[in-house]
Amino acid sequence: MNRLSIKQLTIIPVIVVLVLLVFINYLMNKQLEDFAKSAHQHHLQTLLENASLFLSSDKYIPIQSIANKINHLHQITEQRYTLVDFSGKVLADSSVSQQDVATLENHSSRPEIKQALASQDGVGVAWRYSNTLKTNLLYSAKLITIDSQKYYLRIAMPQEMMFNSIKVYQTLFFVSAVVSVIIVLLVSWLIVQHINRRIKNDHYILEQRIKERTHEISSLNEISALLSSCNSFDELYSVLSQSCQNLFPEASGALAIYNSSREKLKTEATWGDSDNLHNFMFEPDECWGLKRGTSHIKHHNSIACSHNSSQAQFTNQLCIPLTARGETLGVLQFYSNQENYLDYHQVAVSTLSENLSLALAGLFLREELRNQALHDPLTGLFNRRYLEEAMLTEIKRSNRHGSPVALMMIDADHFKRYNDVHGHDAGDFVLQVLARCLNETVRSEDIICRYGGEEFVVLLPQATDIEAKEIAERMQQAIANSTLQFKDKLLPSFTLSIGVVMYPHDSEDAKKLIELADSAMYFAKNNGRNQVVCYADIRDKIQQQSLTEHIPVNG
Ligand SMILES: Nc1nc2c(ncn2[C@@H]2O[C@H](COP(=O)(O)OP(=O)(O)OP(=O)(O)O)[C@@H](O)[C@H]2O)c(=O)[nH]1
Repeated sequence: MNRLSIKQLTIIPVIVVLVLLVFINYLMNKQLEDFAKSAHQHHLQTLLENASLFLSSDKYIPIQSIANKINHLHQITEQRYTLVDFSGKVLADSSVSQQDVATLENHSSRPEIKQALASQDGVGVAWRYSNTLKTNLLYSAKLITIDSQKYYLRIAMPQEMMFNSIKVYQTLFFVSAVVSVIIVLLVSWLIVQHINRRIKNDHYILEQRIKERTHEISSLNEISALLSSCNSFDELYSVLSQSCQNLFPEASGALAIYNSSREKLKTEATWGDSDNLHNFMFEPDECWGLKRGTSHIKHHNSIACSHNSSQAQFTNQLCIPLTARGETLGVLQFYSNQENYLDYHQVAVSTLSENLSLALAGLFLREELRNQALHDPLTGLFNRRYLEEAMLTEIKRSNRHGSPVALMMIDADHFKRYNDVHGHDAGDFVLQVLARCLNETVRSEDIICRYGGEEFVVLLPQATDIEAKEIAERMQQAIANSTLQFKDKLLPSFTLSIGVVMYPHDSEDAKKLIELADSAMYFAKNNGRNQVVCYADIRDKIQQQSLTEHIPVNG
């Protein structure tokens, strides 16, 4: 069955119609014959009735007159009339001359005459061959009375007449049947053409969809691989923008990410006609997708997210929350004016959002691990490892711009004692306070690192030695002024010893700079602590005393 084509299938109704036509033709012919027979019999009987009335209207009728009347009837009705007396002798016949009537044999044995005599209504009918006319005739005889004498009046009609009328009906039926078959064939052909066109069209649409889906799937796989290979957020935003533009050319869009406080989201990437959203910030409550924790699509009259008010030119808007490992990272937004475009691409968009969430989560994790690897957990400042990287970067920048870099080595004085007296927790607390004081004293581009224990290093790009010394003294002042309230105890203040070196003036080597700053700081310790020492100011003294190594500290 599956192997039959649509064309072959359409032949089946044609065959059925033809078989039905043959069957109906057979039934029709049968019915027509029966109908024609009874119609002609009825017709003859009517003629017979009229003729009998016509003949019996006179009281006395000479035979010649009867013969004339019969001939008259024959001329009017074109049928053969015969008048037979009760004994069966033929008195007149419209198809035989009056002279030859006497030669006709006795008709009492004719079936129609016998029937007319035997039947209650005095009428007899017979279909038979006429020896006189040499043809098949339909006979109908009636017992009539003329002037108190009984006669048989007989009428005969050639069977051919009846068949001729049947043929007319048959021809009519045949022509109408042929026309019907042609109409059926024509309609079937038109229907087949229409179905074929529809199937071809559907097939084309299906093929296009398969092509689109295949392209979408391979593009999504590629995008997923690209996203997961991104090493930075900027790289990821750029890959996302370009990919979305290629994959969904009829849509614009944006990606918003939670800020560190998680109070707001910032639009980090845009594509299409949504450039105006770049850096746009909004609260999570402004997004139905984020509030409901599932995709929110806005069509013509449905509810729109208020953060999308600047995108009102788009009739369709879609917000998909980006969730990975149970945490919502942001929201992916698509805008389009093409009806059903976003619904049609919803599967691809949701696959993209899943891959994007994983890639983002990976970058966040990487950033967190990097932060952990480069930060000191107690103070939140950069650690010694980061300092090494930062020094190389700043030295390169300084070489490019021809500007100096100041480096400070800061050490809390008598911190062992502080710990011993107030406890290690109190020591931790004041180290955190010191970190905060350092942060508040320097510029945002300066780099503060916890070098180890109670030692801190601060890098001051583009600062002169004078500026560096001033900043160091401000640090001392800041810690001296700070209130050290730890739990229910007010801790005593402490002092700082600070050594300052200048790049490239004191040394062009990063490691050497640290050593020299350390020397200057130890010089400060040896000279009473709580002071700032610039290496350039004590270099000669240190060289004289051969104190380029650590100076032993008293106390
Ligand atoms: N509470 C606390 N103490 C620390 C931490 N790191 C280092 N220390 C302490 O800091 C003290 C440093 O002592 P020293 O190197 O002898 O120097 P100091 O007592 O500050 O003496 P001077 O440097 O000569 O003024 C040690 O007792 C360390 O245990 C820390 O993270 N928390």
